[in-house]
This record gives sequence, structure tokens and C-alpha cells, in this order.
Amino acid sequence: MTARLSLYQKAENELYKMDSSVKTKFYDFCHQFRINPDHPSLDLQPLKGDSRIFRAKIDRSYRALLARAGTGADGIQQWLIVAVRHRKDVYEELTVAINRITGEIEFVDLGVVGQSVLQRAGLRLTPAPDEQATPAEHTPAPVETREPAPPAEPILASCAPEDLRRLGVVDALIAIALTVTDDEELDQLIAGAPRLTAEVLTGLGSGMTVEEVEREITLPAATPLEPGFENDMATALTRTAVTTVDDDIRNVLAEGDFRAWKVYLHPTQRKIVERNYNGPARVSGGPGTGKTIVALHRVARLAAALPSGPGRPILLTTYTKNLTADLRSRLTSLIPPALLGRIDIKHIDQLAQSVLNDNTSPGSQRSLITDDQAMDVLREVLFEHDEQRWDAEFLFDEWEQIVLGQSLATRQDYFKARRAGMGRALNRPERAAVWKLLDQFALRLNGLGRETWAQAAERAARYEMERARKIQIRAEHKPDDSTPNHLDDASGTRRLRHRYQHIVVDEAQDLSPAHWKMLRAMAAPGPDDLFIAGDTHQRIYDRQVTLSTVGINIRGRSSKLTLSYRTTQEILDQAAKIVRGAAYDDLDDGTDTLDGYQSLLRGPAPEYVACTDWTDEITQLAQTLGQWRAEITRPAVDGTVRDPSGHLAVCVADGEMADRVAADLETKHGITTTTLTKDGPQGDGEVHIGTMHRFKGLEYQRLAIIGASDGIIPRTAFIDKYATTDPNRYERELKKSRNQLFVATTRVRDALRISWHGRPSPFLPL
Ligand SMILES: Nc1ncnc2c1ncn2[C@@H]1O[C@H](COP(=O)(O)OP(=O)(O)OP(=O)(O)O)[C@@H](O)[C@H]1O
Repeated sequence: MTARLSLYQKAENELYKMDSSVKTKFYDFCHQFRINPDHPSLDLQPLKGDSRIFRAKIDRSYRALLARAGTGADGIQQWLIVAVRHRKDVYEELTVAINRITGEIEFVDLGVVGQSVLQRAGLRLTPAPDEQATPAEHTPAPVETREPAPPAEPILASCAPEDLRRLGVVDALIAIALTVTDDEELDQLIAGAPRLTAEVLTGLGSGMTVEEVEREITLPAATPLEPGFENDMATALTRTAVTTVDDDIRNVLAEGDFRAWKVYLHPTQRKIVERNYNGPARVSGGPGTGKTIVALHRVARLAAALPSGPGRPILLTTYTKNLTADLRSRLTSLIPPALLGRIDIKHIDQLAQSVLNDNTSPGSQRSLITDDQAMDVLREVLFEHDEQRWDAEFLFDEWEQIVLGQSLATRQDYFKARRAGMGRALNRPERAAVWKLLDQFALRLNGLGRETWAQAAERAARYEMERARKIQIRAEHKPDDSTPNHLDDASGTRRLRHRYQHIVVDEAQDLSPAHWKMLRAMAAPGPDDLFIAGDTHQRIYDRQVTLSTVGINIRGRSSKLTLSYRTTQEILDQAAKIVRGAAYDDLDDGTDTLDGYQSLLRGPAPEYVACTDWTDEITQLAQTLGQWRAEITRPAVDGTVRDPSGHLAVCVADGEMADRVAADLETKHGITTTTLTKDGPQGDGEVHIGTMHRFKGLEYQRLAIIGASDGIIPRTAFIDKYATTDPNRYERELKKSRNQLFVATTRVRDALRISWHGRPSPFLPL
């Protein structure tokens, strides 16, 4: 090998989309280049505009654009492929630059914007001569001769060139950025611009101020740079997201977009992953901003730093079983099998069950019942006591939120308990009566050998807290015991220790206070003990927690992600309107917002469809699904046909409606379906159908939400009664429903369609 080749992230993304015939020639090109970059067949030549950028021949039509990036420590010359272009699109003014904020190598292509913008900015592109090209192709692209339109106000009129420079926009695009006058031009520029420039322009274009962009986008991406950095391509290469081109490049490109997250973390994501925290840390951010990806990389980093030894000192946990399966499969593809063995992956209820199993003698475990079943038991108790003052819903809520939520063990504790946010006040005699009823209820469940999930979590938390207390007492008596807490001591005897050294939590917004108490007790307080990823806008179970009240202090260790990798800006704009106006906490004493939440992806605006009745809604849905299917399965140029299974989904408000849609689509329209259950997708049909709860954490190419009618979202028949009896509960129910719709709308990458019959849901931004 005489040359080392790397592939710029943007070039890799472009290659994914090319015909497989071009990809094959590209592999051959890379192979040849690494052996001898000066081989005559490659025709490597510098462009005239920037001496650091070269073009080389892939085949008759395609050219690789490469930047020289110095020589490696081993004396081998380093090259970076910055783009693969049709020869007609290669011109002399292409440049590479080193960004003054991030220190990354950036490829700048002025051709991304239309002629009219270039003309306004006073720029003209010169095609690079190419021996393959016909004379006609050497003629510069015709400059439009239309009567110039009356000058329109530039979109970024309030920004000065110096502002853009300070924010990190690449020099060559500053004049162009200040000339764009409509959204289409700005979108074109963003699509072709280097990463930081694209993010800054997206932020400014969506109305953020220069100061906000600087705070939210530029500063988090900044890296300290040495004087003279702008000429040091070899060092800049080490800061740039690239893939090393080796013989595996074929597999890399075949895997397509979906491996990108394994290799390239955004600098903001990477900083969060790599930082050392001297206590619990939290990452927040809107849907699709990569919180789960960051959590996975965090696990990988913690695992790589473990001393070798037995056991599983790292816990990765999330809220549901199907999300656990997804985390497991993504982690398997991210880290080597030897390290996987050091990580325990369990959903939160499974974790509580394993604690209970450890603490319960065989045969005496209680079996779990659903909240609905438990509520029936409570109704029986109320009936027997002829209790009219409070209904089962109120008492069950009181039990979950206050008694279990605060681990109240005695009547005296309950008398003293804070009931903030519970709506109805209870005086002392009332509290005495409520306690008596709830005590009866708990005894009845116990007698039946049953318990709810919340009860199990609370019991598990108490066991774990007791265990942590014993560990602490022991440590105070034997302060010199330095055996790491995940190892058995030399004698081989098991000693009491914390279960985990590091805990990483995803979907944190849905965990209950009992879950947090259990987790807190499972790891010794110390560096990198807890890493918490969540978004309170996506809280869809009625659980609220202030982490500081359960012994988890995240102050000064919180960070936020704002760039969505999943949803287009068009979908994101509409989704954000669903939750606008409602207040959200930050899992602690502060508030959270979606400020700065944005996407670089563009696509069609969400479609809103008013239908006349259910039959009309299903018929129109079937037509849309048919059309989406046809678009996905349209053969590519090389003849390949994509399988639509698992790319299309239909989301509804409740399980009954999910069954009805599945039955109607299958029987009346011949569309095969798969149901999303709590254990993941069941069935092998093409279209996934599920309730909003089941869509948590998932991602589809195209999604239809149906039945988005007033009365269903929110479910007024269920919650209206609280409007007068318990206004706080009413507000909580409304917010839960709003959040469910928000979660559903943000599960999709490309196309979102929302339909209803009757009046539309009041949460829809119509
Ligand atoms: N650095 C990255 N490069 C490429 N893709 C990324 C990157 N980060 C995240 N993604 C992709 O963006 C999508 C959303 O990521 P992820 O599920 O981690 O977001 P999230 O913030 O956890 O979303 P949600 O809160 O909605 O569950 C995924 O498809 C993921 O692969």
C-alpha cells in the first residue's frame, strides 16, 4: 500500500444512493488508488482553484474528488475522498477548508445552489477540463438571461458576514448564504453545505437569533485549535468523521445509511458520550436526536474501560420489553462479544422482578396483575365498605402516586405526606379513612398472592435500599476493603456489594419514583454511576419524578441534543406544535423546552385528511398504503426491488381500534398486517399496526395515524369527569394524551398522514 484512503461522511452518504454498478467501480478505484495513486489509469490531477483538491477517474463518467491530508506517522501518504461526482459536475472552484470552530475538513461545493443565487452573489463556476468530455460539456453552465426578478429581501438580512463567520459558516458560503431570498434556495444550500454550516443556517432560517445559534449549535461543536490549524490537514483529518477505506468498504456501502450512527457521532453527541462525570448525568433532547444512540455509545465506552474480570458491572435499562430487545440488538452490532458479556440488559420491571426473586424464597413469590385487574379488587373493597366519597380511580391514583410513590409504610407517614399536584385536598380524618381503605386493598391483594407492577417496583426499591444501607455500614466498619464492588473477593465467598458500577437508563421520562430509588441504590454513588437519557415531552405514562428527591443529583451534568436525525423539518414543525404551550419539567426542578430542535432532513409536509366516517377513513387509508407500497417497491435502476415490510405503519389510539383496522385492511383491502404488542411485532404482514404506546422508541419510513378525532384523542368519555372533580388529574390526562400524539407523529422519517372522521382532535395543529 502506498496511499491510505478515507471516505468523507457526506461522500459515503452520496455513495449509498448510487447505482450498484458505480459502487462496484468505486471499490476497484479505491483498490487501485491504495496501491498506486499515480497509476495513469486514475489520471490524478489537481484542480486549478485549490491546490489541496484533486480529481481522479473512477470510470468514463464518474470522478472522485480527493483532498491531500499529509503523511501518516508510518510515512504513508493520506488522502480523503470528499465527493464522487459525475464529470460534468466537476469545476475548478471546488475547495476544501478546515473549519475554524470544529477543526474538521470540509468540502465546499458552490454548485449546490442554483445559478440565480450564484449570479446574485457575483459568482461563476468554471468546468474543469476533462479529456472524456465533449467540447459542449466544457462550456460553462448557461447563466440565466431572464429579466431579473425585483430584488427580494434576503432571508438572513439581519445577519452580518461577521456573524456567520463567528458561528462557523464556511467562508466560501457566507456571501451566498446572505443572498438567498426564499426557503427553497436556503434548503438547497443547507442540503449541500458542510455539517456545521448546514446546522447554523437551519437554525437561523427557522428564526433562531445569532446568539441562540451560537449557544445551542456553535459552542457545543467547538474544539480548541492550535495556531496554524488551517494548514494542518493531517491533524484536521483526525478530527473529521471519516471511514477508513479498506477491503471492507464493500460491506460498509452495502449496509447503507443504517450503520452511520455506529461510526459517526455528531461532536455534541460524542462529547456527551466521552465526558467523565463525577456523578449522575442526564441527556435530554427531542425525538430522534440520538439519545438512545448516545446511551449505547456510552455503554460501549464504559465497557471498554472496565478492568477485566467476571460479572456484569454495567446495567443498560429502559422502560419496556420490546425496547430492551432493540437495545440488545443494536449493542450487539456496536461492541465486541467479549464486552457484551459484561453488560446486563434488562427492562425496568424485569430488573425489579430479579430483585424480588433474590429476596423471596421459592414458592412464595406473588404473581403480577394489571392495573385494571387491581382496580377491580379495589372496587370490591369499596363496595364492601359502602364507600361513596372516593371512586376506585381516585384511590388507585392516590395509592400509586402518594403511598407507593413516596414509599409510605405507616398511617403516620401518610398523615405527613405531601400531596402536591393531587387535585383534591384531604383533611386528617379523610386521610385516615383513605389509608384504611388502601390498607384493606393491599391486604386483599396480598391474600390473593398478587401484586401490581408498581407495588413490585416499590418492594424491590425497599430491598435494594436496605442492601445499600448494609453495604454502607459495612464500608464504615471496613474502610480499607478495596475489592471493586463487582468482583468477588479472593476467598471466592460472595459478599454484599452494589449490583452495578455503571447504570445507563433510556426512556427515563417514564420511570416511577420507586424505579429511581431502586436504581439509585443499585450503584454506589460516584463517578459515572448513572447516565440518564430521556425526553419529558414523550412521557406517556402518568409518572412524574424530581430526581433530586430520590437521591439523584444531576445539577451541572445535564446536556441537550437538538438535531433530529429521524424526522424531516416539515414533520418536526407540526409535531412541535402539538406540545407547544404545555409546560414540561426536566426530570428535576427545572423546565424543558424544544427550543433549537431542528432537522437537516427535508420532505413533504404532513398530510391531514378529514373523512366522512370509519369506512371512508379505512378506504382512504388503504389507498394511501397501496400508493406508499408502490413507491417503495418501484424497481431501482439496477433492477433491485425493496421489501416494504416493516417500513409502513398505522398508529391508532387504542387496542380495540388497532384490531379493527387490522381486520378491515386484511379482509376488505387484502393488505397484510403485523400487530405491535408489548413483546414487539407479532405476525409477518407488511404493515405494522399498533397503539401510540407501542410506537415508543420505534421508527418507520411512512406512518399513518388514523382515528385522530375529537373525543378519541383525548378520550373525553374517560377524562371529562375529572374536569370538575379533580382538575389536576384532568390536566395530567390531557397532557398524557397530547404527549402520546407527539410520540406517534415523531416516529416517522419521510411521510406522515393523519386522518379522522367527525371533528379533528383539538391537539392537531390544523
Ligand atoms: N450520529 C448519528 N448519525 C447517523 N444517524 C444517527 C446519529 N444519531 C442518531 N441517528 C439516527 O437517528 C435516529 C434516532 O436516533 P435515536 O433513536 O437514538 O433518537 P432518540 O433521541 O433516542 O429518539 P426518541 O426520543 O424518539 O426515542 C436513529 O435512526 C439513529 O440511527
